[in-house]
Amino acid sequence: MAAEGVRVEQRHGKARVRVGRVWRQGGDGSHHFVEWNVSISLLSHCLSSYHRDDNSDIVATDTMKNTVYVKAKECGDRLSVEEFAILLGNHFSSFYPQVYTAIVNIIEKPWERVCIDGKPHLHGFKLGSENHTVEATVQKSGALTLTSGVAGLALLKTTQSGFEKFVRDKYTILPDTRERMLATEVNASWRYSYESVASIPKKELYFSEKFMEVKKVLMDTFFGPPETGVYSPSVQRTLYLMGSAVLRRFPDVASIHLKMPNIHFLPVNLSTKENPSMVKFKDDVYLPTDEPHGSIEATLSRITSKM
Ligand SMILES: O=c1[nH]c(=O)c2[nH]c(=O)[nH]c2[nH]1
Repeated sequence: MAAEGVRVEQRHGKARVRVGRVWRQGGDGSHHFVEWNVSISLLSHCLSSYHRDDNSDIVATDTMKNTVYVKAKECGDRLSVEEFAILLGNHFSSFYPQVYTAIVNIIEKPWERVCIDGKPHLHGFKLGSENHTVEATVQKSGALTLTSGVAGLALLKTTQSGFEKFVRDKYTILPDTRERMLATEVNASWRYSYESVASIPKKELYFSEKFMEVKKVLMDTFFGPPETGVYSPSVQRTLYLMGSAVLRRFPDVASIHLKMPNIHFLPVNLSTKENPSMVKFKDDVYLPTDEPHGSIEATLSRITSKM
């Protein structure tokens, strides 16, 4: 809507609402625990709050924050972070007449059950490394887009990687190699093909299981078999193989975005005039770096023939 010649496109929400939830329902006395960081953004008809001093259509962001805790309390059974995001999105877009779209982002911390003396602990957890992310967008109609992801999956292999026959010009120094370290921190997000809240699988913890499986396919493809590995001719090629393996394996994944920085481990060579080979690099001593790093990303989806 335009007033006084000014168009307003707006949204509002609450960011970074932190909640921990324990379920003490295991028959064996085991507890389950999740920690979520929830961000909510609502698209709603509340232009009068921008155009005039009229807040009568605003859903207070404080109320959104409270809702996260109320809904966490109401979830008496364990559920996946995806289900919780959809549940919240569904609530906001259906409960308030003026809200037409709810976008819910959640980051789940990787709390993992510890093993003590080889036995899973009933109520002890330790923090792992990579986060599980989700974005659920729910329309008032029940239309859904659901994207899950893994963030900060740091992977490294000490061999079976090279980079050669690239563009060589007057600014190029990098030599061709078939022997280098390959290190990255994978950020992946994949969109599921479910297009409505009603159509998501009813199976308990379906998306939690998928998350583990997708992560496994990504890692298996990156590393190859344990004894032999698999040769990577470039980050680009490895990224492509990882993404296409996910599309091949999971029919309900419609597309996947992969961001894989090439984190460089530089060969160390040290010399003086007196000692020209103080340290001579033989694929053994490296200088680890954070920056600069190569930045390589791509989105992969299936080509569907239009018949
Ligand atoms: O796998 C790689 N891809 C590149 O695009 C690139 N560029 C570069 O300098 N090293 C590498 N390695």
